[in-house]
Amino acid sequence: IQDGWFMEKSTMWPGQAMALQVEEILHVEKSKFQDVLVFQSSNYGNVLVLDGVIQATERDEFSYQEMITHLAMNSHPNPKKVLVIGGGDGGVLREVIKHECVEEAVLVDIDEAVPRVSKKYLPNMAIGFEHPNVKVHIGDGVEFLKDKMNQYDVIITDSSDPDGPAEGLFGAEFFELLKNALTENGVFSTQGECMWLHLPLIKKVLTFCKGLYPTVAYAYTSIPTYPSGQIGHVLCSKNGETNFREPLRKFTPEQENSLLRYYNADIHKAAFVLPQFAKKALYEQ
Ligand SMILES: NCCCN[C@H]1CC[C@H](N)CC1
Repeated sequence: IQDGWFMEKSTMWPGQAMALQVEEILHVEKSKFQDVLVFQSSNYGNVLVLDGVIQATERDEFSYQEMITHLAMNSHPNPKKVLVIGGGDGGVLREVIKHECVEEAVLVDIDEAVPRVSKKYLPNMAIGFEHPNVKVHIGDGVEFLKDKMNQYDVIITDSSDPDGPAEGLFGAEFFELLKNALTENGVFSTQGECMWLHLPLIKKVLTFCKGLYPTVAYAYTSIPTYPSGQIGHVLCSKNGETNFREPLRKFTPEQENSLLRYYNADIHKAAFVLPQFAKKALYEQ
């Protein structure tokens, strides 16, 4: 932090950096896995930073949390058992339990510091941990999946970036384990990185997933404080009939009005519509 500004510099997005003005530094810690920083920003609320990378701000986190969750949940006919890998800040869990059909939501995050810090400094995200149907397991998501067969209707991988503790969540073994852990019509969504920055990585993940799943698609959302203002999601279904572009289930207009701030049925459809450069790079051989 220099003269009151935090700058998100990283080799993952060379030559650019999101800067946020800092009001007060609230928490600094070196956990078992990563550097944890929370600061109060002047215009984006409290901000959670891991290894120098912005994970969530109170002002815009809802965009990503709603989209990564509801694009998958509303593409499954009746998701009862849901698994969240990563997501230690609780935001995705908060979204998952908005679906009344959910009987059990399990969260697996490798770092106990993230839920602990989120509960203290990002209470509106950590609220997801309080629900009676929620279970939290601290451990490696890849290890957790190794003995899970045909157990989850929806799995959401809410990870940080590939370099760091989440590295294993972008690898081939992980996507194979995911498939085994999903039920017959299982659906999953991942943190799919950004079309302005990571097209080769996204292409690699899509191509690999197409070898495992009959239905694979890429969607994205607008979020000011993620690199280049956008983040994507790779969605896969074990059911070849799934059409991600048409929500299988919808929130009622009242629910969209009261429960949601970003997601709705129209933006669900729009999220899969890609600009020409990304469409060519991701969908043409
Ligand atoms: N719930 C936390 C979201 C983590 N996802 C982020 C996606 C963009 C990355 N640069 C940082 C992590």
